[in-house]
Amino acid sequence: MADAAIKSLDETLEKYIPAQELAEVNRILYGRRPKPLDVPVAALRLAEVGGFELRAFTIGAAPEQLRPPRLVRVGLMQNRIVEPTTAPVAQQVSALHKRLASMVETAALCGVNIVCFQEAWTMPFAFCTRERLPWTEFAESAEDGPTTLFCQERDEVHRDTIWNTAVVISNSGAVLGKTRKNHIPRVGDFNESTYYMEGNTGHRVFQTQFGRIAINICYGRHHPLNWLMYAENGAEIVFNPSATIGGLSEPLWAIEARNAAIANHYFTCAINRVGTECFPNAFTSGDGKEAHCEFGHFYGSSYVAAPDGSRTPGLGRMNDGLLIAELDLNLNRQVSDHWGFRMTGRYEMYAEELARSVKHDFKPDIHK
Ligand SMILES: NC(=O)NCCC(=O)O
Repeated sequence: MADAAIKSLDETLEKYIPAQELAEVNRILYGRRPKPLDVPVAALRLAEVGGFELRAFTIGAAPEQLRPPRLVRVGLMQNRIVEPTTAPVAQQVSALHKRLASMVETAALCGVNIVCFQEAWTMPFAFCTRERLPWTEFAESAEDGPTTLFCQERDEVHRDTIWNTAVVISNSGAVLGKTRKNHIPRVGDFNESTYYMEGNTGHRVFQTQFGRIAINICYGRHHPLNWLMYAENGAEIVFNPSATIGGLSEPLWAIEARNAAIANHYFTCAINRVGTECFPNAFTSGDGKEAHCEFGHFYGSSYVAAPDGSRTPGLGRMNDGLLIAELDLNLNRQVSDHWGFRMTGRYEMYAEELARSVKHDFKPDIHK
């Protein structure tokens, strides 16, 4: 079966697993199921006219005596590029701005407090090509570039260094700050190290009116310690804007962000782009095979995972989509009090052992 032929894993399970067994299969696979959340008819209409999927869920927590629920609505957006990769740069960017604006409008109608876009959302994922022009022209200033939302950032203070940066903008419109991609892939056609540097902003957490959020950009999701450090800095929701293809990472996708939510007692929001992007010049994958113009299929499947291991169904693998989730942040502490992973973790011991293991003269502690 072709890489992109399944529309959504959840749909396939629903279609083929007998109804009397489906609930138990879902319980074993996903834990408790989030409840569907009602959205205004006007939002459904906008999604229909705009041709994107709109799904909404609520992940609640047990009522407490001393704390009221801390409800926050997040909106995850996945989309394909709008213009062909050969269109003028400004035209490609403004078409994506326009496309995402209609999805943001829909999210606003649904009472969403925090939205997050996919990685490098203002451009095609051109890093497979290793060509500089025109792709580096998509890099703009995080402070005053036309997008300011997210893309590679051109750091003019540091002589035009390029980073992969997420910009966090508060609900008042002020730039709260920026955070850079810590881990740059060196796998398959993800030739991103040709374009930008490893981030140097650490594991910043941003205090918003709706909770403390952090952004772990794409490949950082393979690094458990990266996720851990956002928790250490107090994150309550960690977004993982991504761009990844079926042939490389799809079996890992449903596990990694969900596991991070479990291990760190916070919510995670995994967002992936959709579609197959075709580039004007063929590139090779350095594997002796034919040069090609397509990167592979970006499979979407964006989802939200909760600290108790539950998760929303994913958006489709083939279509643009907006996934809304209402989260009760009280769940973080409830799960932490129940499982106690932070309390039972032996961080001091790990820190000491890691400090030793990164030294050039380290000898593994193997007893024969
Ligand atoms: N954008 C990005 O870092 N992709 C790397 C591939 C992956 O992590 O699945």
